[in-house]
Amino acid sequence: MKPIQVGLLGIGTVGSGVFNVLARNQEEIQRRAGRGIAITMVADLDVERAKNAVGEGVDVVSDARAVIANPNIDIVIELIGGYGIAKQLVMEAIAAGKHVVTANKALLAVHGSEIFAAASAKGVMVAFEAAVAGGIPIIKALREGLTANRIQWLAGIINGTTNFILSEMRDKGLDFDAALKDAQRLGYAEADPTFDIEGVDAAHKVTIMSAIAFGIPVQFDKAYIEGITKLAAQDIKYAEQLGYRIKLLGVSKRVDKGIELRVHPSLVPAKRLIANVEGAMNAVVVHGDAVGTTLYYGKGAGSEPTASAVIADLVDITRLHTADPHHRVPHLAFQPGTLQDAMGDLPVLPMDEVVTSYYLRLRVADQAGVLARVTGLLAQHGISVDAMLQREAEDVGGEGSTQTDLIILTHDAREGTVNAVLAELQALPTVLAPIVRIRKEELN
Ligand SMILES: NC(=O)C1=CN([C@@H]2O[C@H](COP(=O)(O)OP(=O)(O)OC[C@H]3O[C@@H](n4cnc5c(N)ncnc54)[C@H](O)[C@@H]3O)[C@@H](O)[C@H]2O)C=CC1
Ligand SMILES: N[C@@H](CC=O)C(=O)O
Ligand code: NA
Repeated sequence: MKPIQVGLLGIGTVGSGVFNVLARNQEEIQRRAGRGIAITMVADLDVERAKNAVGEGVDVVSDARAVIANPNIDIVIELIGGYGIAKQLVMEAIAAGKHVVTANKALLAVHGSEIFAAASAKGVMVAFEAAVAGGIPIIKALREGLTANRIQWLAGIINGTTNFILSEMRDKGLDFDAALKDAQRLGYAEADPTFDIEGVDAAHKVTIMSAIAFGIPVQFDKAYIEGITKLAAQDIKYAEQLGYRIKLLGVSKRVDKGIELRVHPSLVPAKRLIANVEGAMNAVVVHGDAVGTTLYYGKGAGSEPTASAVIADLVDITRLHTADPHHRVPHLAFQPGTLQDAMGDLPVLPMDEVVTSYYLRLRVADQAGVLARVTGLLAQHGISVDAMLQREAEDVGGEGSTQTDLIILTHDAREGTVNAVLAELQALPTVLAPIVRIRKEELN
């Protein structure tokens, strides 16, 4: 049988990895897929670089639409990125009856509903394993391996760039900007790295996982997002003294009233495996009612790890493209007509409704009665204290200073209630600087 023909749109970090791995492991991949898989056409704005990357025998063009228009191409891989031209090309490829493979989480988190609906109507597949946690087969695990479960929660380190930055800052004492530059040089960061450091990329990924885990539409606009740019080295140090590591987590939980969907720095107990995930590595913890807690770990960014996921999708499509579309695995794991209405049973909850525990740091005047006032206000709002540290304020004189840091770990509380008490605490004349609040996840 002739190889299935693939057109590649964008041959940058991930695209070149796909081309190289497919060439290197061609024979084994063919034995698995039952048929050869050949990239016969590549489009990239930088035609010269693309030609150098693929060598002879592949048609290289600058116009991506020429790939879509080629009737011999069965599968289009979109590796350009972003919501702009990439969206147009994916929609045009679907309309032309091509299957699509993409690593573009931004596109799917924002426009996934429209894209999956168009693909289902046309009877083609849109595969996106590379879009979440790079090379880790988390989409496959959530969509197929855990299909027996009522999934209760998932949480993950799903942005390699920020985990790399936090590790470099902690282990090598690098400053934030130097660590970010290294992440960019290593090909981990997004074209616009603010997507990484402000938590947007992680929010794209947790939005996609949440849809698959709970059978809800992709709703990026409802995600709560906070990145790592405001994290202070001091809090990383205090968290360690309390037995925690700080990680940027994407969290989604099923609770009585709906679904929590959030990205923010989180304290995680240092003894958890996920607390020890370092550098650009990713890890996702998924808790299902039958299976219990499961952990998926691996490289979440970089050329060949991400290519590994793209090629797995190519193999799936090669095996399944002649099957009756109704017999394929649904894009979001649940049959399209059975997704929970976003306004109905399983709404994504506003952040005020989220219940979790907290790390609070208050810079206060070192005077009698201040601690009692702070804990008294917390108690009035029904927030109970789990642990507390008091430390000299090193940056304003250390020992003998008239200021001190109070570090408080709370038990579970409603975010809205915590906001109210923080506003009251902040207004006290003895609270001398903006209060730091970091959420805490036990993940057990
Ligand atoms: N780099 C990584 O580790 C990972 C990236 N991703 C996603 O994979 C996608 C690609 O990322 P990278 O390879 O890192 O990006 P990249 O910037 O290295 O590559 C993009 C390529 O697309 C080309 N391009 C741009 N506009 C084009 C157009 N209109 N027509 C044809 N070619 C065009 C560029 O010249 C470039 O070669 C993005 O959606 C990204 O979010 C997903 C997982 C990991
Ligand atoms: N910029 C992303 C790349 C993979 O999705 C990251 O750092 O994880
Ligand atoms: Na993946």
